[in-house]
Amino acid sequence: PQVTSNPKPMHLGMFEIGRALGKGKFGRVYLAKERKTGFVCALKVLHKNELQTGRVETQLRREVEIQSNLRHPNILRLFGHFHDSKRVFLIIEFAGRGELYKMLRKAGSFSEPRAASYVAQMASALSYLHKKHVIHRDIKPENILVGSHGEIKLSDFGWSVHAPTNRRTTLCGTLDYLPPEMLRGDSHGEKVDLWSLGVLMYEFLCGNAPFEDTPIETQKRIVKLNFKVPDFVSPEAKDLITRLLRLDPDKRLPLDQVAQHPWILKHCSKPQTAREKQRNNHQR
Ligand SMILES: CC(C)n1nc(-c2ccc(NC(=O)/C=C/C(=O)c3ccc(F)c(C(F)(F)F)c3)cc2)c2c(N)ncnc21
Repeated sequence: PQVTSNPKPMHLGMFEIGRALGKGKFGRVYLAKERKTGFVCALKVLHKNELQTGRVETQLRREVEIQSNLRHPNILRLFGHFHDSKRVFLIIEFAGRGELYKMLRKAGSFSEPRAASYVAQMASALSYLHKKHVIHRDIKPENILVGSHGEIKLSDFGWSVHAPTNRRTTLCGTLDYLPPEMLRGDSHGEKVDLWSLGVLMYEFLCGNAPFEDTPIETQKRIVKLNFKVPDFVSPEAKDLITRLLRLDPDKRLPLDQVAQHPWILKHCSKPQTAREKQRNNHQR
């Protein structure tokens, strides 16, 4: 039988560190290349004294465990981690075109075809995660990166948990994406990601989130479903947004129906093969 060499422990020396990509949550991120294979990745450096080390170690092991069996083109991979005396290193898939939220801020808002393509990719990634009973719980532009072919990569699983749960995260960061059930601290399931997908779609098309306001006002507006879709948004897009932003989680449009929604099909019809074109033209 083939003797498999036991995988060598990972350590910093096995990587050539490139330019700094920026500051992610908790630490700096660098472009890195594995010396032996030339494999390019992102290396995130976390300083142990900034992390409550005990818990993080188990959390990281669990994350790598969850993510090592997640394989999807729109989900960013966490390949592994290792540490030295002072630091923890995460080996992460490199997203060649960086942060979606920076593109959104620069563009102001996205065209309907571009937004539809992103919503379709998100629906595909979320459908994959939910089938594995993983809920992301933190869908927002800041957690989406863009690959070198323009495809989006859902990231930052540091906060995903197995469904169902009512573990409250520290509500640091924006409240804009929180569904009413999480604001109320009720137990919640995978449908929280459907709400956030609706908020994300709204922000793609309008440039701001639907309930954007002061923190207190935002919470009031979310639980009262107090938002308005501007008139420049097409009726089909508005229809999809309103089918996702429903107070009752069970009334939110399921992901397989998101992928089949007229607005998505209109903008994301698969490029037809020549034969399909020929067949369709004959049928016309
Ligand atoms: C700066 C720029 C914008 N940038 N940033 C990235 C980048 C992408 C993803 C991550 N992912 C994580 O951090 C994941 C962390 C965890 O799952 C986690 C789990 C449990 C824990 F306890 C913890 C712990 F932090 F608490 F330890 C973490 C990090 C950086 C990036 C990239 N991949 N490609 C190109 N540019 C890129």
